[in-house]
Amino acid sequence: MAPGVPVDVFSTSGKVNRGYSKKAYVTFLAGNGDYVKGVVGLAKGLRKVKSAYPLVVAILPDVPEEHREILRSQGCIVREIEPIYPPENQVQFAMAHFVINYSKLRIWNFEEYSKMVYLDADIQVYDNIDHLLDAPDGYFYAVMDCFCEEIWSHSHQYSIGYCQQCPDKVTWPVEMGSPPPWYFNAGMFVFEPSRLTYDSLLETLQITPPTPFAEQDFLNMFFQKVYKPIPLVYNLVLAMLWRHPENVELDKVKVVHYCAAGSKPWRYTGKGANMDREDIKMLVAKWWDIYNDESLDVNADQNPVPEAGQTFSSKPSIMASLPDPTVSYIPAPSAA
Ligand SMILES: O=c1ccn([C@@H]2O[C@H](COP(=O)(O)OP(=O)(O)O[C@H]3O[C@H](CO)[C@H](O)[C@H](O)[C@H]3O)[C@@H](O)[C@H]2O)c(=O)[nH]1
Ligand SMILES: O[C@H]1[C@H](O)[C@@H](O)[C@H](O)[C@@H](O)[C@H]1O
Ligand SMILES: [Mn+2]
Repeated sequence: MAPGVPVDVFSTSGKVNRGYSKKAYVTFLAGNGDYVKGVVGLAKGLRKVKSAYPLVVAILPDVPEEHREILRSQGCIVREIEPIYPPENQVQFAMAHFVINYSKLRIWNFEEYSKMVYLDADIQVYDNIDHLLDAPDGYFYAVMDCFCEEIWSHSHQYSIGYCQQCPDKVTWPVEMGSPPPWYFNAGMFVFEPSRLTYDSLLETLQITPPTPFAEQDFLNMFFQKVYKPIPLVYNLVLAMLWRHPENVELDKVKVVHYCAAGSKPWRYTGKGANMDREDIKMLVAKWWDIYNDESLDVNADQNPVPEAGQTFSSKPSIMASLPDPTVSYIPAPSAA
């Protein structure tokens, strides 16, 4: 964990108990480019799986008014946030646009929600995942990443061929000490907004030099002690299909993350490594089916927009509904 992060920031005790519990999905949008299509697709996908919770879109000031209007007309709750910049450093981000993702930290300030599921705009939801919002408090839930793609070439893991998705294939060299802690992909995670955590995130960021995976690296460090891996069906990073096919049961996957180079459905041309695979073509076509489905547009009769939140949900615990994890869970943090 980062130096100086008080354990207390992870407890829920710092929250005002208002006697009810609002929950929601949240995504992030920056700029005037085509990622707005991803958000529209996501809003429609959540409607298709009959999610009971609304989609909040945290937008940077540079999102044009026409795009905000499109999102509102799709039933999204549009919330402008101020950008967050990391301290200055000579880092080379794995992708130049990753630097804007530090602004995502603002979503911890959405304190009117007790729990949220964050989803990147290049994610689509193919099955209802509302039960994630009933997961026990006090943890940060996300899916473990894969280190096998070229974008990881700066890392030690990549250079020795080690991946946490198959830790027995190339084992971590003994002389290097214990293997690195489980590392999640930050395109999807379950978290609890909290002013205390928010303040601590921002303070810690100021003393943390930026690294290639920007806020993803930062969140991994900050939440290391309370991170609980969840099954990859909740965030299928596409490279898993060719790097670790033995770990993937595609027909069980609930959430697809179009993060592999060349795979964003709204930019897909079929060119580039692995992009001509049948499974990729099928997943891109599935995304377009939802995006083009007019019956999923907001329509007062057929598709009411869910109200934010549910009161004292009585759904079964996520722990009961999840398959056995392939990794051991980290024990609960001390309440101290
Ligand atoms: O012009 C842009 C670029 C990005 N985004 C937003 O930023 C998110 C992250 O960008 P990508 O999805 O293109 O990036 P990756 O999936 O490759 O990135 C992964 O690593 C990033 C490191 O910064 C973040 O952690 C991100 O959430 C995680 O999925 C997008 O989904 C979208 O929500 C925009 O709104 N406009
Ligand atoms: O953590 C990284 C990151 O999220 C990249 O953007 C994505 O393309 C990779 O597949 C993933 O391993
Ligand atoms: Mn993404």
